[in-house]
Amino acid sequence: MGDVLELQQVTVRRGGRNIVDHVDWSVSEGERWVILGPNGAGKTSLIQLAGARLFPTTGNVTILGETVGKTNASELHPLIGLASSALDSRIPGSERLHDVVRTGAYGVTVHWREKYDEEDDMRARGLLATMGVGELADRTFASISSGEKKRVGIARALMPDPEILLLDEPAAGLDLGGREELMGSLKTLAHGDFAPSMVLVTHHVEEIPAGFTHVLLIKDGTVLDSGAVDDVLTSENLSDCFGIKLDLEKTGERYTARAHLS
Ligand SMILES: Nc1ncnc2c1ncn2[C@@H]1O[C@H](COP(=O)(O)OP(=O)(O)OP(=O)(O)O)[C@@H](O)[C@H]1O
Repeated sequence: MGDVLELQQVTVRRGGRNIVDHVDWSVSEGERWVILGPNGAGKTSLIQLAGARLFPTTGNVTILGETVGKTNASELHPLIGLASSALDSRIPGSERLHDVVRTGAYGVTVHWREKYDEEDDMRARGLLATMGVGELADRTFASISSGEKKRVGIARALMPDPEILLLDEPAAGLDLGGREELMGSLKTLAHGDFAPSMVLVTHHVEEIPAGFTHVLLIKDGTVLDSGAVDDVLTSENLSDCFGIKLDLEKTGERYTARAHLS
């Protein structure tokens, strides 16, 4: 059994259909998972389930030993760091980056009357530096680029020192240089001594950072395959998942995929 996250026969039903369909999935401590699949496959729904932000219609979700629905989800939230564009869009543009990260300790998006000590300040600045945006700490959220926003969002998600870090399409919208720099930061994070268990959602094999250990392939709400990266990430599986014949190549710890030329 996964000691971090366990989904047992989990179904989410919306609009008369199963958008997550009888999913079994287990994440153990120290594993770093990629959820890969086409548009509408159910990736965001899975990450929302993993973050106790969405409840299953049927089946069981267990996070850090607590069964969702039988425990107070708001007590689980500080243990789960979540970075997503949806969360970024709730941060006021006038908020300074230092506060954007500090407020992550309380799971709020606007600095109000929370109390922070010197250790919190140092941690926020340290996390911004780890994500390569330390020199921007006093800038406002509205004044930074979309790539920088992604980095700040991850620093914010790390602020409460979570047991699990969930990243919903962290490289979406980044240019090639921005994506590769982010891949480098995530590789460093993944190899860190105190790295949390991680789950990253993407549509693209090029956005799988080095150091990620497992892949869950999803299509139409159903798991096609899941397990160690090298076992699951094959041209055949990828072609099946995206509905087009693809050739997968591995260079070092990174992947690329192209349409198969016949
Ligand atoms: N509240 C809802 N009511 C009806 N359908 C929904 C609802 N929420 C999500 N869906 C549908 O469920 C499916 C899975 O959505 P989800 O956002 O999890 O997919 P995704 O794999 O993250 O997609 P994308 O890659 O495009 O972001 C989609 O077809 C979506 O339209």
